[in-house]
Amino acid sequence: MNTPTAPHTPPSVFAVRDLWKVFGPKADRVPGDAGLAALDAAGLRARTGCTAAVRDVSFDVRKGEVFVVMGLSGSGKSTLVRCLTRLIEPTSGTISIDGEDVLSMDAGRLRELRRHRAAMVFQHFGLLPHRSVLDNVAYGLEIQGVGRAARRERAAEFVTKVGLEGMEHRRPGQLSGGQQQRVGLARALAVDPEVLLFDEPFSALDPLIRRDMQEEVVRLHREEGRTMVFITHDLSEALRLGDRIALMRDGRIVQLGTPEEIVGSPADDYVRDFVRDVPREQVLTVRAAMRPARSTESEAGPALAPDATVHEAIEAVARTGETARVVQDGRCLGVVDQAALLGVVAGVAAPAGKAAA
Ligand SMILES: Nc1ncnc2c1ncn2[C@@H]1O[C@H](COP(=O)(O)OP(=O)(O)OP(=O)(O)O)[C@@H](O)[C@H]1O
Repeated sequence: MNTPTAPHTPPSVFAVRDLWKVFGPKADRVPGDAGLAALDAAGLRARTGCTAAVRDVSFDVRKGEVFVVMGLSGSGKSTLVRCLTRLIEPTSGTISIDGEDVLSMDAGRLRELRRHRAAMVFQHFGLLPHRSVLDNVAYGLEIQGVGRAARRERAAEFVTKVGLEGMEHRRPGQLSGGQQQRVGLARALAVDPEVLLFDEPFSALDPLIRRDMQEEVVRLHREEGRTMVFITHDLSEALRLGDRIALMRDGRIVQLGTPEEIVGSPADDYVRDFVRDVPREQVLTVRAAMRPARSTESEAGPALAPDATVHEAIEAVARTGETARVVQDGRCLGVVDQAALLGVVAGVAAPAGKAAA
């Protein structure tokens, strides 16, 4: 893992350590038994009849980030995220939210956790077919015991926020799939949870509506800065939405990093293979191609921000024919030239975050 520990790293909302979830007979003995824990999925099943859906996983979800859990079907994504609020009971390990131990919460505290602090948005939002859009959005507040007038007012605000103004009185059956998902999203947002947990909410949507909803999530996230945990098996969705991505394989996190780190410095052959078809120039930033400025290079040429993509830099360099400067707060951090940029695209440059020699 190569997540930078910048001095301004936000505090953790969830902190997960050494987490295991094993399904099957006498599941508890697996995490503590080095011999069993070392077996692969087939070996463990043959020896014990157990499946280790989550294996010794540790990570933090930081305040205000979109944390994506990505992996192929069966890699353990849903189990992992359900463990966060104990919708699935972990076998071993620790989980805390804002420093509070989740595993020692009683039933009342858990209810409060799931309703107020970390609300889950499912693929099938469970809309109530006989209720209007407005009342569906207000439903979460109703469960919380908010009075009718107050909850309808707040629901109306979120109906507008997700772009369903004018449809307040329709029933879910009178909406498209994408509109129904907006209702579900508005319902989750209206209860104002600290963290929103999304379990593949868009996987049943057609690609255009899906893209639309992804943009909606990005927009809401920008406006509200809410912490989000987002499960997906779709790499392009993960790259588009994630501030950081945990890539899972057979219950383990094989790499945790920013999209740029995952694409630019894959941790192993599995990750490299996973990201092979990603257009690198659209994910990697100019930092991946930057070198120190020589003589007068820091004084001329197009200026780029450090988070400009390689794609943008190639355009700027091609347009001007000059070496581009990477500038932050008026200071030149380094330069990028055409050869280094093309090297990044071809996958032969220095790893992300490191200056080329
Ligand atoms: N209740 C259960 N009992 C036994 N095994 C289970 C149970 N739930 C999940 N598993 C197994 O745990 C592993 C991880 O499943 P999980 O649903 O977490 O994966 P996933 O990555 O979310 O998959 P998908 O993308 O298909 O939803 C799989 O091998 C699955 O068969």
